Amino acid sequence: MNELTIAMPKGRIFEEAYQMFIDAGFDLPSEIDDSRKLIVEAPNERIQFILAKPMDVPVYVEHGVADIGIAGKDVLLEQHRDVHELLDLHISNCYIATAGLPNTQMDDIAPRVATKYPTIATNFYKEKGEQVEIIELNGSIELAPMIGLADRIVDIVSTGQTLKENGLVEYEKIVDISSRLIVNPVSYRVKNERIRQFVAQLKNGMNKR
Ligand SMILES: Nc1ncnc2c1ncn2[C@@H]1O[C@H](COP(=O)(O)OP(=O)(O)OP(=O)(O)O)[C@@H](O)[C@H]1O
Ligand SMILES: O=P(O)(O)OC[C@H]1O[C@H](OP(=O)(O)OP(=O)(O)O)[C@H](O)[C@@H]1O
Repeated sequence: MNELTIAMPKGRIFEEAYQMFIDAGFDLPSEIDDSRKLIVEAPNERIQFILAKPMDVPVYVEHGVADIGIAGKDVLLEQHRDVHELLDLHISNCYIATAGLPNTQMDDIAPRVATKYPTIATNFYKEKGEQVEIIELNGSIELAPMIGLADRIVDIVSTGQTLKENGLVEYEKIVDISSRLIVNPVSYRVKNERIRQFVAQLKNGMNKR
């Protein structure tokens, strides 16, 4: 019988998160890494992993079908889900910034900002007292200023390579991002001892890195 269900994001966080579990001594099946299965059991740990889209991890945790999840702080800031943030895992580090074509001003009358983070972008410009039109995209955000869809983008920057290769420059840094361990509030109460034990083992592995 599984004691914990953990929602793991597929994609770039997965590799680092998986390695973090291995370093902390969790006995995980190798198939979690290289199959198309979406639910993978780690019977020796009594843990079940569900493999989800990064943006969906907080949804599974909020609804309690996963007790624990790993999510980027970007996703947590964007969605405001009813989940507790337990631990900064210090993986998938990056930041959110505004960017655009070099030496360009924001259009005075109707500045347009393309992003897949409409809440973060809206809050940022609201705090600056600037009214903007948000254009929501799902990826390849850097295209928007290049083809005249927007004056600015609000997007993730890590190495800066994507901006550079597309002739864009960063204007303002908004917030640092890393992946966080999140937990369902009811699970945290009901399975408190098991979850604390799980977190302690994970922290122990992180400290040895
Ligand atoms: N270039 C990057 N470097 C480091 N971390 C990043 C980078 N881009 C995104 N991240 C972090 O990794 C998380 C997942 O990003 P990833 O690119 O795997 O998925 P996605 O773009 O949200 O979804 P998908 O590509 O599956 O539609 C983000 O929420 C963010 O926290
Ligand atoms: O500073 P860099 O190291 O170049 O990384 C930044 C890029 O990484 C992310 O894109 P992703 O690869 O997730 O593709 P996407 O356009 O589909 O979001 C982000 O949206 C930037 O485009």
